[in-house]
Amino acid sequence: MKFPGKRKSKHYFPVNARDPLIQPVQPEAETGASWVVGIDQTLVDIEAKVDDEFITRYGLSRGHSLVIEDDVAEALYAELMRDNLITHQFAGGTIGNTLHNYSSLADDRSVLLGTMCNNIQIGGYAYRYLCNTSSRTDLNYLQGVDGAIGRCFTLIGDSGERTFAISPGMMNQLRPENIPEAVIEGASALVLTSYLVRCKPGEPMPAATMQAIEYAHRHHVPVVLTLGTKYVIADNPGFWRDFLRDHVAIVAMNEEEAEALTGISDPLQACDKVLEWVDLVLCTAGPSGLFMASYTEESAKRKTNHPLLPGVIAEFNQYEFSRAQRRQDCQQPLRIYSHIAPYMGGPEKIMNTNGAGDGALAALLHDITANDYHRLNVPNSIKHARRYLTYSSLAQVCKYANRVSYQVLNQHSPRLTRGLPEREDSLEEAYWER
Ligand SMILES: Nc1ncnc2c1ncn2[C@@H]1O[C@H](COP(=O)(O)OP(=O)(O)O)[C@@H](O)[C@H]1O
Ligand SMILES: Nc1nc2c(ncn2[C@@H]2O[C@H](COP(=O)(O)O)[C@@H](O)[C@H]2O)c(=O)[nH]1
Repeated sequence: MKFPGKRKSKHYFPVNARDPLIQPVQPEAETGASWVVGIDQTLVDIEAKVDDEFITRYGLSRGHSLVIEDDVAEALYAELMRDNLITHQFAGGTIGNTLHNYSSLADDRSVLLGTMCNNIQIGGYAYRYLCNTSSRTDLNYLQGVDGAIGRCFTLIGDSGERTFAISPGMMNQLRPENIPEAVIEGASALVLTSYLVRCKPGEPMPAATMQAIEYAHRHHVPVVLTLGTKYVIADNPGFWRDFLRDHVAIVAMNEEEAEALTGISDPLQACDKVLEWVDLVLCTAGPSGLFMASYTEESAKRKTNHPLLPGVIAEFNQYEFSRAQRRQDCQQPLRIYSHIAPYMGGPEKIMNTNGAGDGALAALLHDITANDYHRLNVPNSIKHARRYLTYSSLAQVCKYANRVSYQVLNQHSPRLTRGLPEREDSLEEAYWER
């Protein structure tokens, strides 16, 4: 486990002296001590530049992620090939991206559950998917299928907006009996997307997802849900509010999804609303940066030394130096909030915002897993006197998540090609100290 931020040398295992509180460090087992597990629809992103007429002609809706029938997919693909419109092909899927990015950042294990072709052809989509997934992402629990994985046509329109057309192949064929309870039991988090319930009647993916949630609840593993797109939420906001209340501890969304869920356009106010149902909220807001909200024990709250920020909740970031806790773990829960503007104001030129939000979530997952890893190795540490969800304060997680989003925006693929540069491990150099 590579530690997030500067803690690697500052608070973590001392560099010069052995700390008597530390349990003797055991050689790392093959499978590692801490991991995250997620379910996804295995998808390859096929990116192409098209005009708005193309989007309308194929019955798609701008900015939306829609599932298309096989005959439409074949015609669409043939036209992209004929006119030489395909610019990039990447391994995709919102959770696949998140787990890959988590493994790149933490240099540690994540486990992906989903489907994979039994017969893999060199150069084919499944092959590309596997080749472009971190070697730290454990793919041993994928369920084999006799057919193709999914394709996500990522169509970039005249205005730069992305429209997704999903050709599902056999991506929704994951069955409940292929959800390994032991993998969920030992995980720091179970990561899901709202896309998993968007299936044809009879497809087993929603039942597999519910099975995983049942195991997570049985073993007190926090369930993390990322909201996908505003359209999936807007189809039935009431369903999603109940889903969050009943099953989810942590939600990741952008400001549009937040509005579809709550009816509130102000991201801070929407985060506050969502805290009625979950314990921790990450809300990215494009050029406005990102917000986080959670709970902490009243007596353990820590005051920020950053300037206090105005908003619908006055001086809302007052206790952003506190660490996040699940509401159920607090005797006197206090709501805490934080905000950060885009790192360096954002890259000079953004080619593609694909995966920027998934990147932020990967950073949050890294911080959560680092907390479990530290608790396992230094159980007597003062850091674990209470049950916390994150290793770092809300403010520090914001910095880290924001930095990772910047890295994703600065490249073309939604998947990090490497972890953050070592030199910046402190996240305080350059920009932060200015
Ligand atoms: N136009 C932009 N300028 C600067 N930063 C941006 C811009 N768009 C996104 N970001 C950064 O990327 C993060 C995630 O972006 P966002 O577009 O909200 O995610 P999503 O991909 O989930 O919609 C933001 O919190 C911000 O830090
Ligand atoms: N599992 C699914 N992933 C999907 C679907 N539609 C799109 N996507 C993936 O999202 C990312 C981009 O994420 P974003 O946060 O920037 O919007 C991209 O790589 C797609 O593969 C879907 O239906 N299911």
